[in-house]
Amino acid sequence: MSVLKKQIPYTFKDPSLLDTRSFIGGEWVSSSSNKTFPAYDPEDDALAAEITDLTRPEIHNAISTAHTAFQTYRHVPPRQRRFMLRAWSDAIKAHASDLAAICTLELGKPFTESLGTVAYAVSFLDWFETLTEHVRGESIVANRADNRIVTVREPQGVVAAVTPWNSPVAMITRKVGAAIAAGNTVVVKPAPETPLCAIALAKLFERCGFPSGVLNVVTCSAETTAECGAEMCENRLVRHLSFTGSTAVGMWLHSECAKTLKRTSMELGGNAPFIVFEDADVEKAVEGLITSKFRSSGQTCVCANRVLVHESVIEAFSKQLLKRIPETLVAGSVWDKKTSFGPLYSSKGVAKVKRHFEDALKQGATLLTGGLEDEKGRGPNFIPPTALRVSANLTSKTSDLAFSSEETFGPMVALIPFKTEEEAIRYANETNAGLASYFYTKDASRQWRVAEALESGMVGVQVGLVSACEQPFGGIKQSGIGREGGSTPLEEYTEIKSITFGV
Ligand SMILES: NC(=O)c1ccc[n+]([C@@H]2O[C@H](COP(=O)([O-])OP(=O)(O)OC[C@H]3O[C@@H](n4cnc5c(N)ncnc54)[C@H](O)[C@@H]3O)[C@@H](O)[C@H]2O)c1
Ligand SMILES: O=C[C@H](O)CS(=O)(=O)O
Repeated sequence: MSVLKKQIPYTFKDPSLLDTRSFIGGEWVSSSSNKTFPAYDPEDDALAAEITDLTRPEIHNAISTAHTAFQTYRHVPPRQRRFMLRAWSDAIKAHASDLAAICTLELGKPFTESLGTVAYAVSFLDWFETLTEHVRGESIVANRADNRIVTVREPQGVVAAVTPWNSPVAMITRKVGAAIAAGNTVVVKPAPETPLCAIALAKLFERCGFPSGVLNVVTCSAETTAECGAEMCENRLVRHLSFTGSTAVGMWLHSECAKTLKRTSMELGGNAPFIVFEDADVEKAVEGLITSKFRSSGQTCVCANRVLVHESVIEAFSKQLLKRIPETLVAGSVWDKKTSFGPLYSSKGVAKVKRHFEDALKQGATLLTGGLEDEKGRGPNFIPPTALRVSANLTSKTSDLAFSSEETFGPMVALIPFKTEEEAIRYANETNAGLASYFYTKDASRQWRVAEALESGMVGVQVGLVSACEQPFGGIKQSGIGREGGSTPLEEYTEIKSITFGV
């Protein structure tokens, strides 16, 4: 019998991917408390499934199990790990449609976009697979004739991975792929809003030859999350905590991890500036903005959040944006393959956009298109793509705007005019966040100058998308610590041991 509590217009090829239990030590387990928590479908807020709600002792047990598994998994040769990673990647590809359907169900992401997100998730496994056999130490010439020094890189042990709702498949493969490629074992705690994707990933993982306990998925409600998180931070067997989520929670976890001096990887919130200079190709810049701002209905950490347009091109830019929004962003049922724009994940997300929207209007912004009311009644969490124009002077009011100081995380964009490059850069850097930045200019020397001046871990020059498995992903300032993707993650998940030989 299906575990789903509602009917959806999709038939699963492999219904066994749907489960509501946690996965510990190769076993599917329910909480000893018998408690469950609800997961909802954001399209209509209907109950989708009841998920087992683990307690702190069960998280403790998952960590111990992962630690036991580490004692053998650490010795599995890299080529064998590679083959198992390849098998997991192949299994996900073979079940891409089912996984995408689960993502659509619990996140409200249009089905076609969900297929893209699954492909993006798989790309991390394929990428880490290529790195698996390239973990290297070095040989060092000792300063004494009777010594020889070499270094080796060793896996760290148990990695705890805490992931957000907004990217329920890729944030897991990005962390787990790197950690297990390097020989670690993992306990994943997905967001309570999107547990089904994590469970389905574990179902596929189970079929790929990995020893029991290498991957464990623990599900917790919002209420039990704090105690489960505390266990992950305080348990000395966890050697690395990898977190993606809000800056506030990341800071708390980071400070709690200091008590046992764990390594942490922190992928936190952004507040990306998107700058359009006077010499930009306006059409290209509008395309970039639509990608950057409206992907996932504005719910990614790298979404453009403060859009600065040179005053000489702002009219042309607004006109083009108003033309392209309805042409590109097709709203409709999330199950319709033509739909490219869906609802937000919950009423919490809607409330935040509403607050930013009302604040901008109160401070003199004018509405260009959209607004919070959806005349077509497309569900409780649907907000149409919305554009505003701010007339305020950059140096004063704009930094007081709510959307300017925190991520909107929704489909609202406000265009802010600016006069000079210096002014645009000053405003772009006027934030504690430093994840992504974007700008458009055809001037090659300005491209270098501005890319170097922007305070962020990632810069898009004439592009609106900076996310790829081969690219280091991460932030500076309060947007995080460490990089996921690119060539360094296996270094982040290993420790250097130096060995001195007396000869
Ligand atoms: N930089 C990145 O790579 C990246 C990627 C995705 C999302 N984000 C950021 O994540 C935020 C949105 O996600 P969110 O609202 O789910 O963030 P969140 O911080 O509330 O939750 C993220 C995860 O942390 C868990 N969590 C919350 N409190 C915890 C605690 N005390 N102990 C342990 N775990 C705890 C949640 O259950 C969830 O699994 C945005 O700020 C976004 O920018 C960043
Ligand atoms: O929300 C943050 C995600 O990491 C963004 S991305 O999908 O990896 O670009």
